[in-house]
Amino acid sequence: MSDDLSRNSNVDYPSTSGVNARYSNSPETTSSIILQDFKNKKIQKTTSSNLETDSNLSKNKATSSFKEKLDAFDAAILSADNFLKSFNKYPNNDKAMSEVVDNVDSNKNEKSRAENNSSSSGSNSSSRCSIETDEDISRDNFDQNSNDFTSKTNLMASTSKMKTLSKSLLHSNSDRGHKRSHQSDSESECEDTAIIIVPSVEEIVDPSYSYIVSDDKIQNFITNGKMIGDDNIVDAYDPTEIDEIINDEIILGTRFYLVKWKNWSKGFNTWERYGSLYKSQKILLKYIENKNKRVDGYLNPIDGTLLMMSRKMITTLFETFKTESGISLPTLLPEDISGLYNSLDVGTMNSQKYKNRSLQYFLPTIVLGYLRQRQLFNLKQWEIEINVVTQDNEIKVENNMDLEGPPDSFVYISEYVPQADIIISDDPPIGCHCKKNCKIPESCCYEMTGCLKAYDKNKNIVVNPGHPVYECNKKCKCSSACTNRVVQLGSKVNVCIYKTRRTGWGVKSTQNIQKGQFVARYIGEIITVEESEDRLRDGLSSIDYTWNLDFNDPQNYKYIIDGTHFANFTRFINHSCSSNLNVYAVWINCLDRNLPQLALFANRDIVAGEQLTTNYFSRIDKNTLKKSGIRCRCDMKNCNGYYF
Ligand SMILES: C[S@@+](CC[C@H](N)C(=O)[O-])C[C@H]1O[C@@H](n2cnc3c(N)ncnc32)[C@H](O)[C@@H]1O
Repeated sequence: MSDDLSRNSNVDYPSTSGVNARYSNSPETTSSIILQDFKNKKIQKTTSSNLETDSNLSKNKATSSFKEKLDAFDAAILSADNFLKSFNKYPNNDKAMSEVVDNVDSNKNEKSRAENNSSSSGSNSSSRCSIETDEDISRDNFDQNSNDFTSKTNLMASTSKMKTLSKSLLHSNSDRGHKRSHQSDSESECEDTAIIIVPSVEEIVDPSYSYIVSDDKIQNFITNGKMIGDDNIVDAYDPTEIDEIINDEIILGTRFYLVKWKNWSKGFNTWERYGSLYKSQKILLKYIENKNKRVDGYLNPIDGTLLMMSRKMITTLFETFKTESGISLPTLLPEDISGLYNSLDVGTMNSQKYKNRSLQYFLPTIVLGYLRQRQLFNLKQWEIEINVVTQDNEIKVENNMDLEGPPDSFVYISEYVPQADIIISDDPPIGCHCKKNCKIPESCCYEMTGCLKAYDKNKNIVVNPGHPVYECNKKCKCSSACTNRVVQLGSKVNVCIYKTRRTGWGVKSTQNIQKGQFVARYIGEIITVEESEDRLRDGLSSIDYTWNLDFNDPQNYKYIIDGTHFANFTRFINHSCSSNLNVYAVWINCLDRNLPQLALFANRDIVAGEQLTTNYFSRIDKNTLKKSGIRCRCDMKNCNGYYF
């Protein structure tokens, strides 16, 4: 027998990379849950705030026309507090923090000066964005697309890099004695641009979003602020950074392109304006040429929701809010923003700038927060679903890398799904007669098949990869405690399907695993080689998820495990040139030589948190791999350099 257990890598078809995953929750389901989520959201009152003292707070409450929205106001203060706390998590932010406090003081001083002078505090007309002179959306364009505008909740904001923005925002008030021109303010404000389209109010039926649309100050900011179109603002991206352009949309007269970036996962696709892509003419041309040929639009994995933020902005937001344990966005509601905005309603120049900049900051953050919330919800849903199917071990789902939802473009299964005409027997012709847990080797299954005993007394595998494993089966007289029953008892290893930094979804262990311990079976559809070739040719399966059942005969094997449409978590196990799992062929109740189980065992001790990996190409020549030109990203010292 050979040790040929291999990925289906000898078929000469192009590989489709990654998962074409879109999560399938209907808008209704999602919206009602989000609605519930928002309703359930408990906003606790905070006793201290870095932005406002209690006395100032109550003064504002008393003078504000927002009296009836005290809750929203409190929430705004809490949110600001949360934001400052999360901002503080970042190294080197001490200075910024002290500036925040400075700013608060200066803001308070200005407020009281304004109040003392009985100046035009609370003037609503002053809510117009200070950068409105840079407006570049013509009214015509706006009107032309007004349907777009009303049918969707369009939030548009312009912002600088968050840290820079926060600092410059704070500087504007704390730079007392330094002259700052309006021009330079505008420049820093308009460095990045975002258009954020969340699903329509009708779809979401969410009071908080209706609030955004109905709040005249936010509306005013949205419609009159510096929004889109100034192509000089963002430097054009280097074309070598771009993988491909996959979609386009016109919003308020400006065309946006959805870009898949090289070395960034699909969950990080961003919408970019033509101005940022003008150096990438060839790529744009290719996109336009292929556009009409596409059968099915390659949608943004973020559930078709258009998140129109430049890469600059989205990376900045992620950087700003990334913590060790994930993306920790401040808990903000649109009411919070409005409350905050109104609480700062003092007509002085500086506070006006502060107000506008806080909007520029909070609007993208809130929508990102919304998307994140929805993403987390969907990941959780999927986690629950797959744990219902898998009863043996606990599987977690985690994405702290980007905004992609669950990779549920396949059905989660716990058993092989054979093609219609393939029969996987469940009636072994023979079993052992061992009385007590197979202690008499001669008559036991493995001896009868001429093989070594595969497992030790702890049920850890002890034979080398390539050695066939025959477990005791249903005809055997021994109990389930028999040390020759392992794979059939199911996986006992708890794992997490998670988004890796560079290789898409992966699997990590959430517990320590002993060397030799059984981890899981690779399962999927069992199809014939011919069917597999047809599917690959017609683009109906992805070679990424197929394994050959070629243990018995590497040249003339009959069956393929296709994990494209039906699979378990092992579908997400990535390749490593120095892998920690080995693959074995194991026979249990079906003794057809062409139909073993593929079982993954730890080839060394693995500690909780480590990524689980297999070597897809253990028997493929290094030079053959090089020809593929696809870089391996396993990051191992002994990496072959190429993948496939
Ligand atoms: C079986 S899938 C593994 C799950 C996959 N990461 C996903 O997101 O669905 C194999 C695919 O993962 C990616 N991959 C896995 N290991 C890799 C590696 N070492 N280097 C580069 N890409 C890898 C490749 O895109 C490959 O086609």
